[in-house]
Amino acid sequence: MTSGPAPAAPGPARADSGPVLAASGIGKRFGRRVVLDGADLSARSGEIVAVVGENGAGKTTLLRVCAGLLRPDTGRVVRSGRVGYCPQEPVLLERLSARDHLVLFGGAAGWDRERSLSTGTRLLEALGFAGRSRVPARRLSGGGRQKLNLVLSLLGDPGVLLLDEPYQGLDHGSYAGFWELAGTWRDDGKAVVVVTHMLAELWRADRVIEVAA
Ligand SMILES: Nc1ncnc2c1ncn2[C@@H]1O[C@H](COP(=O)(O)OP(=O)(O)OP(=O)(O)O)[C@@H](O)[C@H]1O
Repeated sequence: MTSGPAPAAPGPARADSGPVLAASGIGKRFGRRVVLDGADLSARSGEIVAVVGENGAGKTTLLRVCAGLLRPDTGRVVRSGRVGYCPQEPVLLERLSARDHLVLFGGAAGWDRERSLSTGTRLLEALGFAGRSRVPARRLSGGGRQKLNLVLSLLGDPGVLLLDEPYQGLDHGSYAGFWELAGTWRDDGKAVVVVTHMLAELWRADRVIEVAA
């Protein structure tokens, strides 16, 4: 794994503060396959960090380790504050509506029903998710499911966002909207980590970290 500066640095990264996420020397193997070997990833409040690398390089694995969902074989992860995690594949309860999900996930993050619904609905609308908030998740389009998946990671107002290709299935307008929103989250002081294959968008990141295969 290597890390280096992004082509441009558009954000107000709070360089004076320490990282709110610091994963260092992460090693992970599945059976005989070594997926990560001494990987590092850090993020500060007020910056967007893009994580890039070939298919199978271990980006999702590294994000899951950072989220605390997977125990690394070596290395350590230090996080401060709440972490929001948007998995690559939406994990939804198929019989529940988007509103039900907002209440359920918002409640798990410590928010009451009203705040979960108002904030979650505002975020869904900002992503162009309209008029489908009361239908079961199984009847949502792929893009609709992905928008809900992304919004669920934001409930509870996490200081660290770990987003694993969060725009899959989004139409062009929603995709552009996602990056605009990511900029506002960064400006609000969140540390936004985005796994992405969209190299044309790397100018939006403050730093780029490459996971080597
Ligand atoms: N639970 C698991 N058990 C066994 N192998 C796994 C497991 N999770 C991931 N792997 C393997 O680890 C390797 C890295 O997977 P990972 O999903 O982290 O890569 P990635 O860089 O995110 O890939 P992509 O760009 O395709 O999303 C792959 O070979 C994958 O098959």
